[in-house]
Amino acid sequence: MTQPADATASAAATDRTVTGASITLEGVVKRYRGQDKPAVERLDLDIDAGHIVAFVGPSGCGKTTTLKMINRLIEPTEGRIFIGGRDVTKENPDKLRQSIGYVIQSGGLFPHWDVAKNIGAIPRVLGWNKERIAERTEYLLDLVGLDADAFAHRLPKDMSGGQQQRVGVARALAADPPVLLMDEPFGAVDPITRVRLQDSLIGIQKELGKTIVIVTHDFEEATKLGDKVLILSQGGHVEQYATPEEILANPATPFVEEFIGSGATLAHLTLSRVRDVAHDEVTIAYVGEPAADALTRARAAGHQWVVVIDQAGHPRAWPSLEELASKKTVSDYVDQRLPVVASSSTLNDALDTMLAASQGGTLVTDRRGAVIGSLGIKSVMDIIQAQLAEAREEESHTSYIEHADGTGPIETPIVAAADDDGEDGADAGERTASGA
Ligand SMILES: Nc1ncnc2c1ncn2[C@@H]1O[C@H](COP(=O)(O)OP(=O)(O)OP(=O)(O)O)[C@@H](O)[C@H]1O
Repeated sequence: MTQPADATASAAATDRTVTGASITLEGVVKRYRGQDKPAVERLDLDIDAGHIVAFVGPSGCGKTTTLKMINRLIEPTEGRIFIGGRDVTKENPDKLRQSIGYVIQSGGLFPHWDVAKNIGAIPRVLGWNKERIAERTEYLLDLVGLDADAFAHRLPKDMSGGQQQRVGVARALAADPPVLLMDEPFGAVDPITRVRLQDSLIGIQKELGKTIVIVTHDFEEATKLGDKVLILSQGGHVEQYATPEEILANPATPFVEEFIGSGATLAHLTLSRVRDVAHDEVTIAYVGEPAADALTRARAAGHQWVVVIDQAGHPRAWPSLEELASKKTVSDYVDQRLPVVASSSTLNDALDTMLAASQGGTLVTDRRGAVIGSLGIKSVMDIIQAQLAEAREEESHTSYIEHADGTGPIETPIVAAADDDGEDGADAGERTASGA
């Protein structure tokens, strides 16, 4: 049921519109004043146009310094940076920053400006007229999944962290920059909101084809978002720069092996997406329609629940037929704990979402948030179990080869014998099994 990882990756790379620009770092060095060692020693890096690259590595390895050198919020001490083939180290830094979107943790919105004014900040500097800015604002709010009527005139303090972050992304995209730089953008939101924001970013990326560079502490987030992941160690040293699949299959250095850690087997799950699993059909009910009509459709389809959607196709609630039958018309109730994942979500995300909502299933949406089906916990567990069994088989095969080569551990496992006389054979057998 799952596709091979590389087939997914190449499909993702070919069906994209590309409006982004390539980024090249050539011999880039950053020495901060008063520091003995450079924060970035000498970095060469090529990022393809229209790709997402995630920077990961331990604290202080130079991720943020590298990111901020791209828009020259930090000036490189040496080296050159090219965007779309243009050497930007020679350009006016203010002009450069107007052409590069920049998103930080919590959105970084101006607190006394409403959403529309925040989004229009750079277009105003660029001299766009009011109509053009208003049109762009409406388009961007829709793109990031916020209703313009409800949000355009809200202040940041009257929105959730996730909503502020969506506005932060809209603001960064306002002047249609080819490059978007994001520094720990989802670090300050709860895990479920984080999944939704990640999925929303993947959707935006697919639609617009920008080049996105994202700094994160979270390897799982890096493998989910990145077409390629850059793993750095102290001094901005490149340990590995490759696709998530390559990194997980062939860690380039002992540092990478340790960094991805024992979670590597599970990290494979972050590469399996909800879209790779066949999902179940659902009966749709429309707010305001007679409940009897929706009941008839659900019964004809053999479904026990219906999904209530709004005009944009976004899910609002997932009531049972009994609940639905207790109303005359389909109500506009919004279930705040509704389990929803995007088709770009990982199976890990799907499981987390189901657990957080205490539900045995989740709704699945397309990249614009419209419902396309549901996914049950059993389908997810079956795939996870099959993958774990496969991974274990590979591991035991590898350790057998290591053993036969004489390169692996050679001691005979020692099983302690029961030393008191109260143990019966069965108990001793259980201990042996768990100890081995
Ligand atoms: N303004 C500065 N002055 C002096 N040293 C700095 C400055 N900013 C960063 N550094 C140092 O440069 C190194 C790299 O810092 P940087 O913030 O790029 O790392 P990072 O990988 O983004 O870390 P974190 O994950 O903790 O945010 C660190 O040793 C840091 O202490």
